[in-house]
Amino acid sequence: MKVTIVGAGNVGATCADVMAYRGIASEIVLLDIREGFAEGKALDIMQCATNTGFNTKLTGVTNDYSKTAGSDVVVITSGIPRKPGMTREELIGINAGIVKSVAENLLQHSPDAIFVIVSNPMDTMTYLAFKSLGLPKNRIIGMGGALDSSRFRTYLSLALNKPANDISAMVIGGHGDTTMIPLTRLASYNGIPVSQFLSEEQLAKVAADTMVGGATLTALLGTSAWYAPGASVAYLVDSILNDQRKMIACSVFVEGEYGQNDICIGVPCIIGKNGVEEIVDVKLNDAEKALFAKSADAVRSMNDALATVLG
Ligand SMILES: NC(=O)c1ccc[n+]([C@@H]2O[C@H](COP(=O)([O-])OP(=O)(O)OC[C@H]3O[C@@H](n4cnc5c(N)ncnc54)[C@H](O)[C@@H]3O)[C@@H](O)[C@H]2O)c1
Ligand SMILES: O=C(O)C[C@H](O)C(=O)O
Repeated sequence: MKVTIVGAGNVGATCADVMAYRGIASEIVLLDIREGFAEGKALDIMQCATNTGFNTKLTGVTNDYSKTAGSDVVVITSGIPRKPGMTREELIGINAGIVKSVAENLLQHSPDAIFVIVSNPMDTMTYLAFKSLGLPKNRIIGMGGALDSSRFRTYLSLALNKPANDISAMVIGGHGDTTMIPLTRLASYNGIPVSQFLSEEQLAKVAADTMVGGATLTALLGTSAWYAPGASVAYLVDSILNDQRKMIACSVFVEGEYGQNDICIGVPCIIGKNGVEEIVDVKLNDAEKALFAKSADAVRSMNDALATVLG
C-alpha cells in the first residue's frame, strides 16, 4: 500500500519514520516544496532500514506530484506551525491556500485516495479539503483527536501513576486550546472509572493540561510538537490501511450527528479501509452536550473566515 505525505517537516518526516519502522505501508512518498528537503529526509530514514529492520520503500521529491500517483492514503502536513504565544487559528491565513492547492494536486494523481489532514487550524483545513475536493465524506479525515486522546491518556497515566496503555480515554470536539472536550466521565483505568482513583480537582487539572497540551509543548520547544503528532497520524493510517476498524476521535463532516451540521469536528469514528466507516453515537450528558455545541460554534466561526482568507 502506498502513502504520500506532503510536508517533510517535523510532523511529516516523523510520521514517515514511524510508518516505516512499524511496516504500516509498503511504499511512502515524502513531498515538500523546499528544494532537496524531502529527498534528504527520505534518504536519512531509508538508512535506518538495516538497523531497525524495515523494508518500506521511501522516495523523497521536491513538488513532483507525478511520484505520488496511485496513493491509497495521502497525508497533508504542509504549512506553518505556531510559535509560542500563538493559537492554531492564527495560522489560517497562510495555511488555507497551501492546504487547498496541495489537496487539489494530490487528488489529480490519486483520485481514489483517502485524505488525512493535519495542518492547522485542522478542523477548518479538513472542512476546506472536504468542500474543495468534492469527495465523499468518509474519505476526508482530520487528525487531532488521536493526538489529544493520547495526551489525555498520558496526563491520566501521570496522575494515576499507571501505564498509559492501561487507560482508555477520548477527547472529542474541536482541535483547539479552548474547544477540546476531554471526556473525563467516560475515562477508565482497566475498565474502572478514573473518578474512583482521582479527585475532582485532579481530574479538572488533567483535563486542563490536555486542552493546552499543544501550547505547553510549543512554549517548551519554540515550535509545535512532532513526535506524538507523527505517531498519531501513523496510528490513524494503520487503522485505514490494515482495516483495523479502531475507534478514533477524528474531525469529519457531520450531518446531524451530535446535533451539528456543515462542519468538520472531532467525533468518535470507526476507521477502516474506507476511511470513516461509522460515526459512533456516544450518549453525552447535558453538560457535555453544551460543551460540544460551544466547541462547534467556535469551529464554525473559524470556517466562516475561509471566504475572506481565500478571497
Ligand atoms: N493536527 C494536529 O494534531 C497537528 C499536530 C502537529 C502539527 N500540526 C500542524 O502541522 C503543520 C506542520 O507542522 P510541522 O511542525 O511539521 O511544520 P514544519 O515547518 O516542520 O513542516 C512543514 C513543512 O511544510 C512544507 N511546505 C510548506 N508549503 C508547502 C507546499 N505548498 N507544498 C509542500 N510542502 C510545503 C515546508 O517546506 C515544511 O517542510 C502545522 O500547520 C502544524 O500546526 C497539526
Ligand atoms: O499545538 C499545535 O499547534 C500543534 C498541534 O495541533 C498539537 O496539538 O501539537
